Amino acid sequence: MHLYGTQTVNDKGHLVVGGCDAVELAREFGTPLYVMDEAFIRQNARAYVQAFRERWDRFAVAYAAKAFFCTAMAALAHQEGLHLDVASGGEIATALAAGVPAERLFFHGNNKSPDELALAVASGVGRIVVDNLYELSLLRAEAARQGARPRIYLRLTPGVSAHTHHYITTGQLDSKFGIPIETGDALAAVREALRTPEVELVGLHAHIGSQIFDLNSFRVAAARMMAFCAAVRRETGWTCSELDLGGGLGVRYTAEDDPRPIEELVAVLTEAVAEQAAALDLPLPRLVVEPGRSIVGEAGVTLYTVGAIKEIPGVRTYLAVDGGMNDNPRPALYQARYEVVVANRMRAERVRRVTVAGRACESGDILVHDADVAADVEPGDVLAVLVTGAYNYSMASTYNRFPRPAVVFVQDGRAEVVVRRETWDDVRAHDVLPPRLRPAGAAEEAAATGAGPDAVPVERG
Ligand SMILES: Cc1ncc(COP(=O)(O)O)c(C=O)c1O
Ligand SMILES: N[C@@H](CCCC[NH3+])C(=O)O
Repeated sequence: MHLYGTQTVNDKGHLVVGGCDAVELAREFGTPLYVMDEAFIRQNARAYVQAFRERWDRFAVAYAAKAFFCTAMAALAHQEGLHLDVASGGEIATALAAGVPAERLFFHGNNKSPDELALAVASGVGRIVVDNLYELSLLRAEAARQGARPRIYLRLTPGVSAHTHHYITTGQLDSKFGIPIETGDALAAVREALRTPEVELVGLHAHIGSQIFDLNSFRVAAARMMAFCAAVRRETGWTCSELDLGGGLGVRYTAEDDPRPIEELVAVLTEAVAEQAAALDLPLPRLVVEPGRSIVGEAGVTLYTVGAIKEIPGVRTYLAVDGGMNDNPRPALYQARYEVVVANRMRAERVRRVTVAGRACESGDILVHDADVAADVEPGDVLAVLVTGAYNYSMASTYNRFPRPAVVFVQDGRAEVVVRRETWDDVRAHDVLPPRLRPAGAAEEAAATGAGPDAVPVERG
C-alpha cells in the first residue's frame, strides 16, 4: 500500500491525513468529501521554487489553477511565492478575491471572451498568453479602448508529441491550442505582435501536455523553443526575454506510474535552456513553468460512504459509493486509474475484488475497475480514493442534480472547510420559473405564507 504526503494509519487501523482520522472527517463533514493535505501541497510548491532558486536567476512558478482552485488555494499558492496560471474570468476573479496581485497572473485560453480580455487589461494581469491572431486583434482593440499596453506571450506549438492520453496532449501540430512553429505561422505571429503597438511582446509559451513521465519530451520542447527564439532574433531582431514552458509533470496514481521528481524536471529544463542559450548565443530568459497536477494531485483524497453492494456470481461485485463521475470524471473521460482503500479497515487483507461504482445514471460511472479491498467491507464503511487532488473538484458537475461535495484542508490534526458542501437549494439556486409555468395558485399561496421553501423565485426587471 502506497501512502502519500502525511498519510499514515492509526492504531484503530484508520487512514490518517494531515493528522486527521479520515473516518472522523467523513462523520464530521459528510461524504463525498475532498480532503487536501495542506503540508504536502506546500512541500510540492517549495520543491519547485527551491529547485529554480538553486539554478536560475529570473523565474516564476505559476500554479495552474485549473488543476484545483478556490479562494483558499489561491491564497495558499500566493503565500508560497507562486504566481498563478489562470484560464478564465472566474479564475481571475477568484485570484483577485484572495488578494493575489493581478501582476502575478498569467492568463491563458484558446478562445478568451472579449469580457475576459477587458477584465484582464483593466485589472492589470501580468502576462496575457495570446493563443491566436484573432485574439491579438481583440486584445489590440481592448487595449486601445482602455489606453493600456498589456504585456503578452504568444502560445506556440513546438511539434512535440508527449506520451500521455491523447485528450491531454497539446504540443503537437494538430492541436486546438497555440500557433504552430513548423508551418511558419509562429514567426508570422511574432511579426504581427511586433507591429502591434498596443501590446508589448515579452515572451513565448509552450505547454506540451499533462501527466508526462518522460522528461525527454520537456527537453526537446525547451530546445525547440530556444531554436525558435534564435530564428526569430535573426529574422526580426526581437529577443525573447521570457520563456514559459508550461506544466505537465506526471504523478503516481497507481503502481504502474513512475513519475520523475520535481527537482529532476527543473534540472532538465534549466539545463536544456542554458545549453541552447550558449550554443545559439542567446541571453538567458526568465523561465516560467506552470505546474498543476504535480502540486496538488497526490495531496488529495476523496472520501465516500459505501452503499449498496451487488454481487453477480461469476461475473463481478459492484460496490456503490455516494459519489462518482460527478466528483471525479477522469475515469470516464480518460480511462484514468485510481487506487482505493477502505479507510476504516486499513490493516485488513485486501482480498476481495470489487468494481467501485458511482451513483450517477450512467453505466460508465465506474470509479475503479478491479479494486482489491478488505473482505468484510460493508455498507457504511468509508472508502478513500487516493490522488484525487487534481482535476477532480475543478471538473466536478451537478449531473443528476447531485450537489457538489465540500473541500477541507487538513494539517496538523486540524480540518478546515475551504469550499462548503452544496445543498439541494444551491443546485436550483439559478433556476427561474416563468409565471406562466407556475402551478395554479402557487404564487398566491407563497405570498400568503411568506414564501416557504418551495416558493418560486420571482424575476423582476
Ligand atoms: C497552458 C497550461 N499550463 C499548465 C497546465 C498544467 O498542467 P499540469 O496540471 O499537467 O501540470 C495546463 C494543463 O495541462 C495547461 O494547459
Ligand atoms: N483534465 C485533464 C488535464 C487537462 C490539462 C489541462 N490542460 C486531466 O484530468 O488529466
